[in-house]
Amino acid sequence: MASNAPVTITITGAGGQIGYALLFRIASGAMLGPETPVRLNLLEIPQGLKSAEGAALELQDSAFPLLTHVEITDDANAAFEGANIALLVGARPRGPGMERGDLLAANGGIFGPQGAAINAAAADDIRVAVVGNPANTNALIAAANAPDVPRDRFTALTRLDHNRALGQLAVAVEGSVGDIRGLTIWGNHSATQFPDVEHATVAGDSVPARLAERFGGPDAARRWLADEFIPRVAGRGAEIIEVRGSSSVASAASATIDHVRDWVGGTPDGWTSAAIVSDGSYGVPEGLISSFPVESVDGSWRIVRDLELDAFARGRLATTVAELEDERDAVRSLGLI
Ligand SMILES: NC(=O)c1ccc[n+]([C@@H]2O[C@H](COP(=O)([O-])OP(=O)(O)OC[C@H]3O[C@@H](n4cnc5c(N)ncnc54)[C@H](O)[C@@H]3O)[C@@H](O)[C@H]2O)c1
Ligand SMILES: O=C(O)C[C@H](O)C(=O)O
Repeated sequence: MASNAPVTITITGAGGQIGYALLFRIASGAMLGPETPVRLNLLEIPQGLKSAEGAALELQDSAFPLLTHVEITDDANAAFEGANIALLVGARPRGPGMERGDLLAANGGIFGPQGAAINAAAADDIRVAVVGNPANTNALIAAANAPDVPRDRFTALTRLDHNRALGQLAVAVEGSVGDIRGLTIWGNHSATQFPDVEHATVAGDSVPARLAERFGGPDAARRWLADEFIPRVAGRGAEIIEVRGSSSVASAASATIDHVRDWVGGTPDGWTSAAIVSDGSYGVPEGLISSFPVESVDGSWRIVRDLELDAFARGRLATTVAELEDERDAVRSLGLI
């Protein structure tokens, strides 16, 4: 029987697809462990409230011993009241004829007020994970609107990309995902992201060496990485949409659980990937929310330092960072940050 105080978790877009996949895993203890009771605050827009209410009925019917309370609201201040963890999932999808600037502006109208509500109402230890796209820049907008919350509490999800890369790599090296260490997703959660295996190992063996063996030499391995692995991982979201007919849901929810679980509980098995505020490491401009190799130490993400990046890696990183800078400049010119 859990005896700790409940942790309050706010989920925006809780009536949507990812929300539906997230709620039951959180309530089961998959995110914060079997000793931690949870309170769930579900934030929706008025037209999404019924769906969130339906999910809440099913949560009740699941009789999760760790679930102490469920609140459903369309009022952001009420939803973030006392929140220890905020999962910002609800976002404005790109509609027909919508330009990127329109999408950023529409999301500014969501993530700005939500950042302000977090600033006003959340608990002092609030941790925020943004899932709704464009996730990195939405996190930047939310953080800019929460001046009293330390910037490092705002993160965006690239764990799904990390997990996708693990899955692809495990097949290529005929290993197990659980034996792979030292993989990194750099930059934006978008097609420009850079999945980097240069420092990766599988069961202690160098991944680049294993790939060279498999593909017949280091040059062939590098070609496979550039022409197949990187585009497959970076384009996996689009591949899922094409095959499934709708965007990733269960894997996105699972990655969100992984991200928060590791942030709170630590990364004993080595580094993972998360989009966090840059301190200027690896030449990524300070303040951008970019994916890095990260470890969680005492409940905070720390960038893994001093990895060597070759010319190929530096070029890829520069491309994805340039996209993040463009997005930042666009939301700045719209007055959103
Ligand atoms: N970062 C990632 O790895 C990743 C992966 C997959 C999907 N996504 C993104 O996650 C988001 C959600 O995906 P989904 O499949 O659950 O979409 P969905 O359309 O099924 O659900 C979104 C929900 O958000 C709600 N919503 C919209 N505006 C809101 C607001 N201002 N406040 C509260 N709720 C609001 C909607 O009513 C809807 O119920 C999308 O932006 C998608 O692109 C991100
Ligand atoms: O919703 C999308 O556009 C794709 C999503 O971000 C994903 O990576 O699956």
